[in-house]
Amino acid sequence: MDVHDVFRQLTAGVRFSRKRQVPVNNQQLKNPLSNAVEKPKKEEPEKKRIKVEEEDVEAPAVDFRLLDGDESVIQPKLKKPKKQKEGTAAEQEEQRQEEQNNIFRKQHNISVLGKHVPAPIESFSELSSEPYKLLPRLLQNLLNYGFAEPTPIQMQALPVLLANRPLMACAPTGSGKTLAFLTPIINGLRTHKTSGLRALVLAPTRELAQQIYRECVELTRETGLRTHFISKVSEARHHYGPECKQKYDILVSTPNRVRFLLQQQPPLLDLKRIEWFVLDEADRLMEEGQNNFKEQLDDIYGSCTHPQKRVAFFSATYTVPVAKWALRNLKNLVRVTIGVQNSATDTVAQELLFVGSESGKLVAMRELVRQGLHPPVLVFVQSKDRAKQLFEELLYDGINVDVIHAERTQHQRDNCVRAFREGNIWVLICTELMGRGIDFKGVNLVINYDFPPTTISYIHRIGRTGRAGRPGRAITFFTQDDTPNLRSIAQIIRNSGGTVPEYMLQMKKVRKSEAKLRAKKPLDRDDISTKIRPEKLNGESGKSSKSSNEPGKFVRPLKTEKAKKPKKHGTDKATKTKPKKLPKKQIGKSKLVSNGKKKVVKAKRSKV
Ligand SMILES: Nc1ncnc2c1ncn2[C@@H]1O[C@H](COP(=O)(O)OP(=O)(O)OP(=O)(O)O)[C@@H](O)[C@H]1O
Repeated sequence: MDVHDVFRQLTAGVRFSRKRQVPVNNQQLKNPLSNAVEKPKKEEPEKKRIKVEEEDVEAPAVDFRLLDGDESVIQPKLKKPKKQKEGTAAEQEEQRQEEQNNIFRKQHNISVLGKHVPAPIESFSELSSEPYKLLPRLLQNLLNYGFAEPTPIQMQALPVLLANRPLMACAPTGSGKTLAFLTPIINGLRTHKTSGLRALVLAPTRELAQQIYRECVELTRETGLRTHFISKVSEARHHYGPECKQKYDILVSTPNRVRFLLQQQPPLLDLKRIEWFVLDEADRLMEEGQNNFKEQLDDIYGSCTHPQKRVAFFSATYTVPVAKWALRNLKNLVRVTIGVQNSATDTVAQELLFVGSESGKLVAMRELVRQGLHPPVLVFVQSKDRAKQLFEELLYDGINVDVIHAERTQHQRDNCVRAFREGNIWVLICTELMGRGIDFKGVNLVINYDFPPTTISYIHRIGRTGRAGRPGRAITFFTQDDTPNLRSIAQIIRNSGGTVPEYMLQMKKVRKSEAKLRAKKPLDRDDISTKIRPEKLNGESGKSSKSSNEPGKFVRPLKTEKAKKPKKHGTDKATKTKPKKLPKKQIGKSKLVSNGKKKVVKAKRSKV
């Protein structure tokens, strides 16, 4: 009986399958990125390891698998494989830990890019021990908020920044990004120093900068650190000039104020000691052209000459230039994204409402009021002139309304924001100014009275509701003129789990050049005002949006304009009746339903 006979007897009744044959040639061994070799999938480190082993063996590996019963694999005797790089126990433990981190990240929709990204945290209390060792007072301030657990962006961004790594973070609106960058700054600075500013946080609007400042004051409570917000540039000399005794550690501001102070002779700001440079709404701040933020930023960044400064960019949306800049300029960068980049938060129920014409918007607005609004409500329009006009109309209807736009004084803007926060204003009309970052607690509804110029603008505007996991609602009016941008916004709604009619998704894509133009130059819309201006009476078109609240400029018409009935594309029913316009004497008596209760509201006169 020779060897073959013995083998035949031993394996009688057994079938063999040639399951996998890995072709290995010298070329592939030299070039692991060769197309011929299948790329290992990211989430499957186990498979990746097997692949490496396969490539290490010199002869073709053939798995013989018993087809019936036993699943074990019989390895044929092959040439002795080269010594495997098993790795030390520490390395294996590290790999196991990283696999666990990835599972945790997946559970919380956290994606990371970068080398050796620090592990995410599961709870705030973890921050008290190594390797973070958060200042006890800071941890206490953090815990005082009473949040049950960190949000996903906090879970990942906190360890990254506490490890002093540069960060580019993208997380949905209202997901707690502010605490994610303030906590590491405060921990990094630790104690107050009289040497001057060591951290700079920039935001695109004064309102947002002020909000971040308030949060920072809260978080630095009893740590000794001093935070400043530039309220008036005229006062800056006292705060920063050479005669200033009280030095600050953290400055929160807008780029234009900081640059203004840098440009004074002698400069009123010294940024040489800045160790933390943070941009909130980074994509907006790095936009070229509009408001020239990018140019201002270049100057400011150039003045922050500390060799070890940490840089962090935060936003709910990202554009390619920001990512390119970060990759080019920041060594050892970590990129963190929560959910899908540039998507709307899924806690907001979104609707698109066709209102026919511009005048149909006012009808739709009044119908919403008639059905019962649940304040607080934010209403976005595309320009300050339109904001003023809508304000007049709603004021005339007796709604508890105010308006905020760039033409109002700082004092008026501050009062307006405060009144809205305190619940004294129920409906706030605003421009893009309030679109980003502002955290009004419990806004129930956002109305895009004017269609947003871009999807980015849409994401930020509707993100003023549905914050910190709370439910919210957003209604976007559109007319025939808005249809070119409809498709992309319908897609955003679909991506965040909302329903939109199929035809919207099938609409023609707008060319990039046209989309850019639309983003830069808002549509020329018919006036909101139902007052007749002298030129209207003379038969001229009311399309020019240049209007004014100056007394005597408008004349109220005897009859209101006839508007087309709005048609609803969403979950709610279409509006049916055209609401009656209230006579002027009823101002102060009309009713607005708040949380199911009818209330008599007083009309509020604007100072504009
Ligand atoms: N861990 C947490 N748990 C619950 N709520 C939180 C947590 N962290 C922060 N918040 C709250 O969430 C709200 C939104 O936070 P924040 O303003 O920082 O959001 P954001 O991500 O910066 O939003 P935007 O992109 O609109 O600027 C705030 O009211 C904040 O107090």
